Amino acid sequence: MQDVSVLNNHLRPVSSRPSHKLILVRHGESQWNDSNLFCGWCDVPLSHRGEIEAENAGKLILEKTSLHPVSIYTSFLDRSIESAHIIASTLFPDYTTNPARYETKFVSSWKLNERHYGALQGLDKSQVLKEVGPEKYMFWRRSYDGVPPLAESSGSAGAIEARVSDPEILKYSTIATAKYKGVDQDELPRGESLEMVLQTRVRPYFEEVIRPDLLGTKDAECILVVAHGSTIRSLIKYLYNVSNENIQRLNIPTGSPLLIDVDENCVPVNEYTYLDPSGAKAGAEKVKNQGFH
Ligand SMILES: O=C(O)[C@H](O)COP(=O)(O)O
Repeated sequence: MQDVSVLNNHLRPVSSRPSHKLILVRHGESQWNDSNLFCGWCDVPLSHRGEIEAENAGKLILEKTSLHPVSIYTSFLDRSIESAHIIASTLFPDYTTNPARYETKFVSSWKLNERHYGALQGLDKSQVLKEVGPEKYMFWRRSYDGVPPLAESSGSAGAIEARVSDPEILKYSTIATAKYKGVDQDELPRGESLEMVLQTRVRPYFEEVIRPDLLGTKDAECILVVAHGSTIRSLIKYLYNVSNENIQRLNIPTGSPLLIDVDENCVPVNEYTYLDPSGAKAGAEKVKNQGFH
């Protein structure tokens, strides 16, 4: 399977001890994934294909695992929240008629947001590749410590107006600001490397919030995290101790659930598995090649 080769060999033999199940799903394709723009914290909705991907993700979880999510974690970004609601409506037959019944399952945090792509947000990936060349482009996109050029101000999209004039693009850069009102503004980034995402927010959030929830799950239950490419790469790096070198080769497909089994110490008991391995492989390849054609 495509991504397994990037994992270090830190896995423990499968044992008969109880395990806890974590399902990670990157949101369905967003409108800017479709139009090839750097998105980051810009609050872009799903494309039509993204809605279908989210629905399929729900069906896969239902049909291939029958696991019942006790909590559904999302970021603050609409594409993650929208995907989670579509997945929930597939998993729970009465979800659309009685959403209040499921309200307490949803937990959202900006700490699960996509990597802040700094001054690249709103720019065309092919154009950036053409301007800076493949080495720098991939350093910004995939290296562990590559920080993109910073945006001029902190907050959601960060002064995108200085670089982009298309109103269709601008509308997603400004609407997000209100969501971060309750967050200490000094904590909000102007651009992040994967390392910053993992060490300053995803790891602490996982350890403090998700891990205790996950270790409290029983048989037939799971924790579902519907988030972003960088959030999921961070979590995989952390849980599987993937090297800085190998994490560069990991691409996360949109709308493709992956299952991780952990023991009572939150150590994975085997390799993670995509519920649709061939679809995930094709999706990861598509993500990898973004900007190149
Ligand atoms: O923020 C974005 O543009 C994408 O969701 C992730 O982009 P990447 O695959 O180029 O890191």
